[in-house]
Amino acid sequence: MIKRVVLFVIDSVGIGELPDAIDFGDLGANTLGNIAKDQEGIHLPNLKKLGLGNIDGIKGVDPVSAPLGAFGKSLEVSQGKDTTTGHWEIAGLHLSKPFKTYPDGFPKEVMDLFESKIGRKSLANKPASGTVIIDELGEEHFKTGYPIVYTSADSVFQIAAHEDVIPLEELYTMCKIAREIMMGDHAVARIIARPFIGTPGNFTRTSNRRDFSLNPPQETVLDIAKKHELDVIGVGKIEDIFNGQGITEAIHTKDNMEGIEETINYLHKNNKGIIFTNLVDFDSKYGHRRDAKGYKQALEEMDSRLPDIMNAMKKEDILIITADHGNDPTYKGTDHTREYIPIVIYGPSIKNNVNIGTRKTFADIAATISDVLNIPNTGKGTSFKNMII
Ligand SMILES: O=P(O)(O)O[C@H]1O[C@H](CO)[C@@H](O)[C@H]1O
Ligand SMILES: [Mn+2]
Ligand SMILES: [Mn+2]
Repeated sequence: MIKRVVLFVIDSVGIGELPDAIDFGDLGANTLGNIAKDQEGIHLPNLKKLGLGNIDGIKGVDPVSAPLGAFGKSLEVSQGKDTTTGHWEIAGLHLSKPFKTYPDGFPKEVMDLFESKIGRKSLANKPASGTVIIDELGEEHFKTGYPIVYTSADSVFQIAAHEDVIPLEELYTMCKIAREIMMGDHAVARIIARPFIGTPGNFTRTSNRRDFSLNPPQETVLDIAKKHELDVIGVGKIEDIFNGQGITEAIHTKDNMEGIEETINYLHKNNKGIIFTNLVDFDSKYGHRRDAKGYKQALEEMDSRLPDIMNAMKKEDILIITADHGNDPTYKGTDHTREYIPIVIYGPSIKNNVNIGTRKTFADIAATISDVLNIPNTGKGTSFKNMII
C-alpha cells in the first residue's frame, strides 16, 4: 500500500514541442534537448538510471537497458504554458479558458485605480524581463520612489521595487491591492512582488519574492487529500501557486538545494499523503535568463542529490519527478515554451522498466495519486497505477 507520494516539479524542464506549439509561437522548443545540444551533453546519471532517457522521443539523454523506474511524458490539455496552469493540471484541473495576458500593458483604468490606492505613481507598465527592466528603470525608481510594474507572456502583474525604496511589507501591501483590483474581468493568474537590492548597474533580486495567486476554481487532488485527513506539504512556491488551498503545511525555500533539503527533512518525518515540491531556480534563474550553461549545471546538481532523496524514502513511498511547462534557454525571447513534460516514477514498490507512454493530460498524475492513496479523484485524467504497481 502506498502511503506517501513525493511529487517534484522541476520548474520548466520541458522535453520538446507539443503538437500545438505553433499556436504559442514555440516551434522547435525543447528545453532539455536543446540544453544538451548547446552544452554538448549533460550528465544526469541518476535520472538516467530511473528511465529519463527511455522516454519516447526524448533528446539529449541516452536510454539505459533496465531503468529502475517507470517513465513517460504528457501533453497539456489546458491552453496555457504558465506555472499556475501547469501545476493546477498536474493537481487534476483543466482550465477551459486561458488566463488573461497583457501584451500591451495594463489598461489605464486599472493603473489609475492601482496608483490612487497605493498613493504613488508607477513606472513601465509593459512586458519585460525582470532583470532587464530593473536595470533600465532602477535609477528612475530611486529618484521617484515609484514601483516598476511589468508583465510577460504569462498572466502576471509583477511589481519590482528596491528594498530600501519601498520596504518589503509595503510592497506586499501593494500586491494585495493589485490582487483586489485584478479580479473579475482582469483575473490575472498572479500578482508577484519582485524586490531587489544593490546599486545601479549591480542590482540583484532577492528571495523575498512573493506570489499572490487566485484560488483554483475547483477541487484539486490536494483538497481531496486534505479532506481525507492526509498531510499535504508544500515545499517552495507550492503554497503560493494554490493560494494555500488544500495545503496542510508549507515551507518556503530560498533556492533549489534548500527545496531538496527540506523535502528530505519531510521524508524523514512521520507524515502520510503528499509532499509537493517546486524547484523554481531552473525557470527563474536560468530559463528566463536564457542561460543554458547555468540550467545544465542546476540539473546536474539536482541529479547529484537524487540518491539522498531515494535513500530517505520508505517502503510505501513513491517519487514522481515532472515539470509544469518548458522554458528553453536556447530559444528566442525570454518566455516559457509550450512543451511535453517528462514523468519519471520511482519507489520500492514500483515496477522497473515500465513505459507509461504519452499521457493525454498532466491530470493523469493527479488521477494516479488519488488511485494510489485510495482517495477520490477530481474527475480529470486517467490513472496509470495499474501499469506501475
Ligand atoms: O523575467 P522575470 O521577472 O523573472 O519574470 C518571469 O517570472 C514570471 C513568473 O514566473 C514570469 O511571468 C516571467 O515573466
Ligand atoms: Mn513554472
Ligand atoms: Mn517562469
